[in-house]
Amino acid sequence: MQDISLEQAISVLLEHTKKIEAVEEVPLLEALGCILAEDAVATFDNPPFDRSPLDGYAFAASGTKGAQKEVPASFRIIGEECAGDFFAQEVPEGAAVRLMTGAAIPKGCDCVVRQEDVTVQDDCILVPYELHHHENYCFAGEDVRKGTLAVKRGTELTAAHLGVLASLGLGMVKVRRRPRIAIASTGDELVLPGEPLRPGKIYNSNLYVLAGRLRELGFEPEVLGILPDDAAKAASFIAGWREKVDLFLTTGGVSVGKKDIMHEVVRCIGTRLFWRVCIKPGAPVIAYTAGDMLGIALSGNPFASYATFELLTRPVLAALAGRSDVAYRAAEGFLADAFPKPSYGRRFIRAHYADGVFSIPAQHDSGSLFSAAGCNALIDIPAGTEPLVAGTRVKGVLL
Ligand SMILES: Nc1nc2c(c(=O)[nH]1)N[C@H]1C(S)=C(S)[C@@H](COP(=O)(O)OP(=O)(O)OC[C@H]3O[C@@H](n4cnc5c(N)ncnc54)[C@H](O)[C@@H]3O)O[C@H]1N2
Ligand code: MOO
Repeated sequence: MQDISLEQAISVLLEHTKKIEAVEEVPLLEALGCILAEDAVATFDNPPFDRSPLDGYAFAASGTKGAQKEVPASFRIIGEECAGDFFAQEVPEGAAVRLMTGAAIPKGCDCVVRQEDVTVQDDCILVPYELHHHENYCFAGEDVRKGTLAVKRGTELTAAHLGVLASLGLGMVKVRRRPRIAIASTGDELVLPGEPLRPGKIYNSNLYVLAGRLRELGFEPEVLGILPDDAAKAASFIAGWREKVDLFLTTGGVSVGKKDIMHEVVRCIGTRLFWRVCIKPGAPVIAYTAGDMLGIALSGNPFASYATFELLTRPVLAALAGRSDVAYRAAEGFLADAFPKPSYGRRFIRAHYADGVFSIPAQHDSGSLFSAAGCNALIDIPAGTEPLVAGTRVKGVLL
């Protein structure tokens, strides 16, 4: 089988990716980043009542006619209302109620004066200027009127949308079912951080990069830990997830070594879509289907798995979730540093991109992850490119 191009690989993956149309109801707090599945219409005015924007006193503005510093208007204080209280009595002319910010404006009042502007004398306030009808007055429905389409079906919910939906009183919302994604690492050499490291073993970093990236992109993966380098065991484990997840990501075991079990796993549980993509790093990636589940077996080298997650898996996630923000954006700019190696095949190197300039860290081997921290881009170097000098114009993708 000949290596396929990155674009061909993405298009094969997308052919086997079905946008999730199913709907689920989730608590509003869990709906961030989800696609709203039905219009959210305000069923009441918000705020639900006329309210005070100030800590002060409410009364009928007509009572301040002709008021000035030397001849203030006087109102008798007949009560007090904090936000959350409800002053049910009608306020007669010449009377005032002390109100805190957010408290409902009682019947009979049509304005509010700031607390600092009045003098309290016994049980009265002295108001030193005229107020007009609806001065310092917030109306019911000022934020959202009853019947307004507050958030449209299909909207990708941001924090502000969650706030709007909360103000409409929606504790649960219908959203497009979120993609179910499982991640696992293969490799008998792997140990989870926190465990002691014995000779020949290394800590599993890939699982943390993938889990972290998925969460950064707004997904909540099932993090399944480490699978042994035993094809039968790994196959039966992964097969057990066929009905439960849309996408199964693994790292490791995809090259040609004795313990590169993912070839056998795919033979046992599904159908291979491709093996090997013409890119460096991460060329030996395998894509497969197992029932309705799509599998992507990324290579184990830490930066290879990171880069191919970005290049191959993000387009799948964007298509599954119907979320355009998950797809990466292209960028162009100048190299701040030289890249000393020739690129016989198409190569992606990590970089930090800002203001049209890509800076490349010194270390960029696929087995090394250290310098990826702080990078936010991959530079796309075409096959057959000589070493690059600083100042070269290059293309890339933003992570
Ligand atoms: N004879 C050949 N050997 C290799 C070839 C080849 O074409 N012919 N390709 C090389 C390339 S390129 C890559 S990339 C790797 C891919 O190997 P695998 O995907 O099978 O990955 P492993 O062998 O399992 O691991 C590679 C490397 O990464 C370390 N690793 C694995 N998993 C993790 C993890 N979760 N966290 C941290 N580090 C991990 C592993 O210990 C190895 O050092 O194959 C080359 N070989
Ligand atoms: O594909 Mo591999 O270049 O060693 O990461």
